[in-house]
Amino acid sequence: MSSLQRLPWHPDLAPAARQRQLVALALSSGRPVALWRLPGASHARLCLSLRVEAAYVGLPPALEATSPAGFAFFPFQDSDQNPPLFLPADLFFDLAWPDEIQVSATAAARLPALRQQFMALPVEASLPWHVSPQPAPAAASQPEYEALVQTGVAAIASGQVQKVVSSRAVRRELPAGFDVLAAFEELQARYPNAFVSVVSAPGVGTWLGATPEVLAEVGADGVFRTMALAGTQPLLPGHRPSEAIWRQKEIEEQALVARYIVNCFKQLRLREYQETGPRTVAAGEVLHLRTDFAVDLRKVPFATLGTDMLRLLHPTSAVGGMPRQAALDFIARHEGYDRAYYSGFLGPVNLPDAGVARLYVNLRCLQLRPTEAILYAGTGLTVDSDPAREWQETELKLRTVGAILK
Ligand SMILES: C=C(O[C@H]1C=CC=C(C(=O)O)[C@@H]1O)C(=O)O
Repeated sequence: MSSLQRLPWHPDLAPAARQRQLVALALSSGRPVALWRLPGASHARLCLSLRVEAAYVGLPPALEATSPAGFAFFPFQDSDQNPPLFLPADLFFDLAWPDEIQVSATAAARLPALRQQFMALPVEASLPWHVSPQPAPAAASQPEYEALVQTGVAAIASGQVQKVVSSRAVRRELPAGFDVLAAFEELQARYPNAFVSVVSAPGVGTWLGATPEVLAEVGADGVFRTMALAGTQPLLPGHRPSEAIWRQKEIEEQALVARYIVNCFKQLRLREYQETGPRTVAAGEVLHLRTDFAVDLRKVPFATLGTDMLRLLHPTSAVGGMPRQAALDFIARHEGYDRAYYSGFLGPVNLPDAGVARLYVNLRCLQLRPTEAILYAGTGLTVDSDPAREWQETELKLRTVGAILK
């Protein structure tokens, strides 16, 4: 439940510096913090948790208006190495309203000490971002990735799976003087329609991304939304997305994701959903096919639809495959690295408004380490996949978040 209390807040700092010092407050005391900018929004928001232990929840979040307010950060596959997180909102700061801060009852009780800690931070305090305790994942070479694609195509041809999404990690050195918050700003400026985020938590590390894919949303209008996003091609200079022509392979790949979502509705015996598309959408310099699904929660007797759908959807066939378990088994056996939080999901729940949840698939993201970034990208395979083309597609997708490493 969003029972946050609004307090006037006028530290002698510019708004961006207030945000920076709140991040410093979290990191210097070993606490988790999340920053995000919603698609189309002009300002970033911040959630800081004082209750570190409470953040390791082990379950997907509940999306009802009465559920706790916070920020979800969920891995591709729940494991001891990659625990699901839900950062309880103890301090909430919105750059659109820099003269106020919202606090939970826990934070309200500790306000004098928090104020003191905040004031004691040096100007431009250093930001000791959390680093994952896991080793850096293996990065596949082009021949290795193409061999993985070939194995995937063979699994599809033999009927083991219908579709599988293979992926890889890439290690890139950080440019000298790399500043995470400046990179966060740059991602916001480059990708106004993406969900842009930085999440940093003990045991999890620091993740930065700009994703185009909604996993599950419950809007202020009382509508549940999700989408089937798949199929990829470059946005060519001088062309509009609506001019894109799609091959049969991409059309089928995306149709499978749409069918997966319809199957989730069917499992809940819900028929009253609206389906729009597919149509072509741009995500930075790439184009995708997208079908939107919407359910008006005020018109159906499904009080927990958001929560139920979230639990059925993740991981969707846009990041796993179909049938789901067979595709996940294929990935675990053949992919050769730990996806960790890549292709998991993230986003605010009841924060700041009760009854509004916005969860996105963690794509076009990177994990930060002290001197390098680990970037991630995947491609949906069908029986017609060409290994060299799939490699090129990962290269294209890597450019989205890779743009901040130049
Ligand atoms: C798995 C990724 O993208 C998914 C979302 C859109 C298009 C996709 C595709 O064309 O393969 C993927 O399913 C990724 O960006 O790493």
